[in-house]
Amino acid sequence: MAAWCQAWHGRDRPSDSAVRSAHVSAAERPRTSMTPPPGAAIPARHPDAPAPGETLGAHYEQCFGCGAGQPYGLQLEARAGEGVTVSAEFTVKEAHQGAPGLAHGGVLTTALDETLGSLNWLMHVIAVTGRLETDFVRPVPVGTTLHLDARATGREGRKIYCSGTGRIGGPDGEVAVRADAVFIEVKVEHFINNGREEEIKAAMADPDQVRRARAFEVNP
Ligand SMILES: CCCCC/C=C\C/C=C\C/C=C\C/C=C\CCCC(=O)SCCNC(=O)CCNC(=O)[C@H](O)C(C)(C)COP(=O)(O)OP(=O)(O)OC[C@H]1O[C@@H](n2cnc3c(N)ncnc32)[C@H](O)[C@@H]1OP(=O)(O)O
Repeated sequence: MAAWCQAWHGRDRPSDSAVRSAHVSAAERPRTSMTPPPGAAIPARHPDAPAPGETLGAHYEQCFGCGAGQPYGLQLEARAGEGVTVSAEFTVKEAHQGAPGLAHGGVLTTALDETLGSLNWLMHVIAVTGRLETDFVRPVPVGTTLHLDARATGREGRKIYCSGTGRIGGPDGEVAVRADAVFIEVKVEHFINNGREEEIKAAMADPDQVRRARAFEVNP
């Protein structure tokens, strides 16, 4: 095993077949409802979460959604709101077109995914998107600023339920896109075991990245 991998928790990377078989069985499972089940916990803000109005910062510099290192990325800067809510703005660029002069739906979904994912930050939970369902309500022209809002709606086991909207014309403008999602809590090993070796090595050599990931490992 490579020293960089041992340095974390000394765990082996899974074989390709182990990763493949996990995905096959998950694919056979019925889809999870987007509505929190009765008895789901109300999501609670972590005591060390950024105060309302503070920006959250990128979780990874090369993230397509929030990283400054991606010139064609969305470079979203989410801000903490009250409770487990966040807001962000994203201005659609030429590089984000699907039809002439209009934002690509996948890019709009990415903006929602990123905004919803940043809610986990406020709970000090590391989680990945399990399911994301987007409604495209209005076309969004290039140059438009999308005003994004997201809130966590429930937690059950490792599942985090959340919903968000993207509005145009201002923070209280018309809804152009909306989404519901279920995120699944994971350990840092999810990234270490599955990510490409060169990027994982670089992330683990970055003290800020390691500090950020470690801070979330202890979740009272
Ligand atoms: C120093 C190095 C550090 C590097 C790390 C750097 C940064 C880390 C910090 C933060 C980064 C985190 C995220 C990024 C944030 C925002 C970006 C946007 C978010 C994304 O873009 S992220 C990418 C897309 N995302 C994926 O790449 C997921 C691929 N997927 C899997 O990796 C597995 O599939 C997994 C892990 C999801 C589950 O696998 P698993 O084996 O762990 O869990 P299992 O199957 O046992 O399910 C347990 C319970 O979740 C329910 N459940 C499972 N799957 C579900 C689904 N799809 N829909 C609804 N519910 C689901 C089950 O129904 C069960 O529920 P119940 O307990 O009630 O039965």
